[in-house]
Amino acid sequence: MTALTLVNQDLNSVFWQTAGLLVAVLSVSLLYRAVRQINYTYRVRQRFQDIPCLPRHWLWGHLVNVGQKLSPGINRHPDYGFEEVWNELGQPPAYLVDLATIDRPMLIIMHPSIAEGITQATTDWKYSTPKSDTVRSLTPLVGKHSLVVLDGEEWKTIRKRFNKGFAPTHLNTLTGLIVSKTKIFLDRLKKNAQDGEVFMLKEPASDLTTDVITQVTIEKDFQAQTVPEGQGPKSTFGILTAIRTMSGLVERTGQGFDFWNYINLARFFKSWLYERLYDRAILNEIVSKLPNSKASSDTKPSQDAKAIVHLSLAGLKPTPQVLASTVSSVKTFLFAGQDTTSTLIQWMAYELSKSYPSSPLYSEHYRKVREQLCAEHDFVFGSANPLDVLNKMSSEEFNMDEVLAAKLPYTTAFVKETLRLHPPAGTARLTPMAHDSVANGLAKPMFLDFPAWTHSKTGEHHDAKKVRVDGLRFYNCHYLLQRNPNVWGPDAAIFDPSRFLEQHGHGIGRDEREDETVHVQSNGHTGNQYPQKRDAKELPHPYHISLLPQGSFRVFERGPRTCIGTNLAYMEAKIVLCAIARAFVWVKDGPEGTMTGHNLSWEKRTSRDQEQHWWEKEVWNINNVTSVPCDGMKMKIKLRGS
Ligand code: HEM
Repeated sequence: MTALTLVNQDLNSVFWQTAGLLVAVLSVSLLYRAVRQINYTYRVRQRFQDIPCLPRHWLWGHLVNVGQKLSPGINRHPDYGFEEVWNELGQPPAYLVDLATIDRPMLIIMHPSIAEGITQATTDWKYSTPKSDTVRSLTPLVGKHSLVVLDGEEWKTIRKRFNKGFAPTHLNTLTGLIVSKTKIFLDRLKKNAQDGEVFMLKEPASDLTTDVITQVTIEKDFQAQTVPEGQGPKSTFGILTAIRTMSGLVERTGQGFDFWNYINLARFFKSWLYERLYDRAILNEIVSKLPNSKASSDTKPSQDAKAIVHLSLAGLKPTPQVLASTVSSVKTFLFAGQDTTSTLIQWMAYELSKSYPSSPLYSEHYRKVREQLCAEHDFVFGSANPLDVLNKMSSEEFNMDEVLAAKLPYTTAFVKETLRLHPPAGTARLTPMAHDSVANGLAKPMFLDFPAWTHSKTGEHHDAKKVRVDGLRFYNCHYLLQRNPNVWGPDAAIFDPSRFLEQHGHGIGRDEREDETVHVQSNGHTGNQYPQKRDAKELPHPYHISLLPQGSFRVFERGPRTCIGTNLAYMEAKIVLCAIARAFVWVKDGPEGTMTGHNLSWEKRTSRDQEQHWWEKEVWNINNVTSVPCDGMKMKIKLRGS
């Protein structure tokens, strides 16, 4: 036997020994995981028995019976699937979706008092229940140091840096800028009106919100509204293309595990590439505007610096860590401030379209809503030329801050009512199971108060009770919560801004005002017995916001993690609504324009027969990280009076 053969034999036996060891380690590890998973599934099945839910399969839980309603194959937002389950269960205040074997169980929340329980600060959770781990899918889009994904003190430090930039006092200095950007938006709409063609409102609306958010955060004008597709920031490697591409690549949560997407290498590469391009472009913008690019503690924003990001850097050394968290924050604002506000603008136009006889949903009620809105605009801006509103707003003698804050109550109520029926987001939170060890110690059991409720089909009454919920993911489903007839009354599906008007016809102008109103729940209203209509005669709506349980309107969420961009979004929406309500006749492109195979098959699945629902679902929402109208809100418009 040669020395070479001996060496080969030795290598062979080392190879087989190592391979054997690896197989053994792998098998033990797989076995360990399987046992852990079985144990976990067993514990989940034993727990949460007192939460309403569809029948649970011993192995699959709700993976099949709920999973098929959430399938990405049905081209719709998972909220519609949750709605079907909710109706099947008789509209409880919350219900369980048990995904154990492959994922955590979820609590889908449709009642404000339970939603409050997870979003307000408690002794255990100083800044409210932590965010769900599902938000991690947003990391490439918003960065690791994003307000959206962080929790605890790390989150608080960053939030503090940016609060002042989004405070009304600072935002008021930006009104002129928002108005000037809205002028370009209006010009584009005028052109659409002249062309008379069907167009997707999403395009001009998203370009407007992009221009606004980039200007207010980094004082950079990318001219999204005027740069043609494929050029400058909209070219293949341009920053605006990067933002859109990154949004498109984010994994959609709530619709099951997409295996092909998971192993799609091209997606990984694209995401990796655009993330780098995007980060670098933003960093350059931030650094180029630093008053003193050499790190020094006396770094101050220049006198006229208006960019929120520069305010946030005041007094801070621009160290790599500070810059990294700033890039992340800018990415967060660009993501959070675009689609949400654009979607709001699209639904406002949709609600206006219902007030014209061309809409199958037309009724006297919707016409009166529009007339009241337009009467307010006539009063504030004059009735001579509705297309001149934005010029009026930018004229020196016009006190725009006062107008926005106090003179547009019906406009404010209209915006809120749009957000009630068409919320673009929600919130997902998580608490570990009590005995699971977590980074900051051992999690405690968590309980939530479930209000009493009555089964909507059988009439069976369920008493109020405390329910143990640690180990669950929570989803405050704004879409269902804000349409819940057990909270908002039997006409919850009807668009009616008077729900938000004060008794003398004044809108609840300040966004926090709901907190100051009387809340019936503390006076004994529970579950889906309708609230006692105290003072209802003096109020413009029997289910007025001031009579409802606290937190019934929560489109920007509540508690410490409330949306930082709330005031900015209201400002933009009110300016846009003043510009468009009287200027155009809005016609939603009809069924033939939006009807697709998906829609038909979905309609067959759900047995909806009401005319109203049928039409509403012509523009249902899809899951594009936030909820967005499926057809880009196809519209046809005419100049009013033309
Ligand atoms: C109609 C418009 C908008 C709606 C409906 C909306 C809604 C929300 C909701 C529901 C949350 C809570 C999310 C969660 O808990 O997971 C949130 C958080 C947030 N929003 Fe908005 N938003 C809007 C506009 C904006 C704008 C214009 C900005 C601009 C910067 C913005 C920035 C943020 C940020 C940074 C957070 C995270 C806050 C934190 O955790 O500290 N949003 N928003």
